[in-house]
Amino acid sequence: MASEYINSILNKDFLQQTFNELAANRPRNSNAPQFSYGTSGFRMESSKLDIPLFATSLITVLRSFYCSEFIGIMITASHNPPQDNGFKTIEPHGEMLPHDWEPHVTAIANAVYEGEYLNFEKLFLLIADDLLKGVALEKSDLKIILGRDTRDSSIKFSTFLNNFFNKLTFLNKKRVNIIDYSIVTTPQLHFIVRKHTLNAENTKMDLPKEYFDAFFKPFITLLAQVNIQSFKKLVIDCANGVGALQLEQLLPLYEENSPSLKLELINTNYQDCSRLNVECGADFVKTNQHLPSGISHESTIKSDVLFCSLDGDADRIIFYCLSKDKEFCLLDGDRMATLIGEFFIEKLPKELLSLIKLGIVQTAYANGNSTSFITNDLNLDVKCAKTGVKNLHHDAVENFDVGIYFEANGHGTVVFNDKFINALSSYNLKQFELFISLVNQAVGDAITDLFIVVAILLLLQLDPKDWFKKYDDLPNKLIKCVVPNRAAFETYDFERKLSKPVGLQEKINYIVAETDNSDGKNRCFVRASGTEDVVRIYCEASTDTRVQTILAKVLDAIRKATDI
Ligand SMILES: CC(=O)N[C@H]1[C@@H](OP(=O)(O)O)O[C@H](CO)[C@@H](O)[C@@H]1O
Ligand SMILES: [Mg+2]
Repeated sequence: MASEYINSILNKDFLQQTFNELAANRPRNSNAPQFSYGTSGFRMESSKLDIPLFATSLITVLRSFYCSEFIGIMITASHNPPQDNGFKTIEPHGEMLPHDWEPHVTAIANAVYEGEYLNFEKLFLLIADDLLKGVALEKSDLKIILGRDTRDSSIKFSTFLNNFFNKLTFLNKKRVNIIDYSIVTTPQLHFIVRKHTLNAENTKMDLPKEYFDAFFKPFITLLAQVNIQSFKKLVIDCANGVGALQLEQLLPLYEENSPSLKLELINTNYQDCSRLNVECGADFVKTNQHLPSGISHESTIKSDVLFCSLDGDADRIIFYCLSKDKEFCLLDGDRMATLIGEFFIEKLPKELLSLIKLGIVQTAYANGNSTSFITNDLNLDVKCAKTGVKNLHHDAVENFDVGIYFEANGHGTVVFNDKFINALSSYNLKQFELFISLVNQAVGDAITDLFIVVAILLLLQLDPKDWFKKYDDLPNKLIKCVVPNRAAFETYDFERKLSKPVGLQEKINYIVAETDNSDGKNRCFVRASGTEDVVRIYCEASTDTRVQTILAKVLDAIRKATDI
């Protein structure tokens, strides 16, 4: 039995002492936190995260034994406000925790919250038996890689993890290997965990160098092959987060190669965590649909500047430019997906395209006009996945040989299978091969997505303003509403419809239909956020007025349905 082995190596005194401290300090008021390890791991206000961290550590131990490889833990709350934080684990090849392990992390966290040590221990050992059945545990070592974002609370969580893994078992020092990469972007941690696994490397690597060689070098080579006309400067809003620290380290190496494209960093104050994601960053720009703070007047008056914003952990990116009339033009995840799709269609031989399945995965938040553009103009297959890159990634791999996936908010990448790579190799398309080496297939990565988009614009000689003109977004708005219990909101049809609260979906249908809908473009849906204690309401229609009308009525219907 797996539990017997786990039981025999556990330092029970330490485990129980840690448990007791957590249970004694657990938040106990009427607003007891609901712990749930979702598609983005645990995420909430940092003062409530001690128990989720403990649960994450324990599942990481089981996962490390199960895989007999390095498992990563990233401490970050991405685009959330500075006072939040969160954790997610990373698989040996860079993926996220498998879906069927998620309920176990949730169960562990909730058992700690209950406060009975013996019940918790019993549950943990039962879970170990269930998950580690048939695994040769005696041979496995505990191998863990840590990374964190720039939040103040990330430091104490990281200290806890280092201490916890060192003391949790009676395994000797040789068999417990913890490598702490300190402050890194989320995609960098995915990248380096995968690299450790592929290279069977047990000692700390030079992450900036590895990352530079993997992605910056091909980008620099590609830049040298193209004639840069449509834009001369890229302004990168770093959201005052980890992207700033990493890019500040990497840009001098980039500049050594005298590239013809100038990269300018703004919102780089990652030392002051209170400024993280505030008035800047990908989420701010996408939600408010206007420029972040920190952009110089000079950049706004020139016509050859392209802008982009990273989020707090640099796994997503949003582009934007200004039209001739200085109007803000948002180039979001939907536009990146369509741009990449168009690039593949344009650059690959028809014969090759006929052999492979090329398609795009979006979520319900994708603008309806982007979906029509993919189907009607690009003639590509499009699939809808549930929110969370993990779901999109899965659907892209399952359905396509080349799967392009992006959430509207700029989170995504491209995945290729061997069938495509083999087919491509018989065509001698050197520049295209160089292009695809820019892709971080493990996970959406703001820095590599930046390279991909810039490379495509340059290779297609496409002005960002013309990229914007490919289709018009339907006017849309995404708002949030605090409800007493967001778990009461259950969805189906890829989150586009509510099954609970009972009767609310019928009301939404009625509101959508009664508001002028002559062109059939009205669309509105409600779902519980997996990362914030709110429900989200998305609406799009042909006019702003219709959007506002529908939203106001749906908000009212939610309030009535939940008795707020
Ligand atoms: C509408 C929206 O933007 N939702 C975001 C947000 O998820 P929610 O479950 O909606 O809170 O955070 C996720 C993690 O960063 C991201 O994947 C997702 O796209
Ligand atoms: Mg993020």
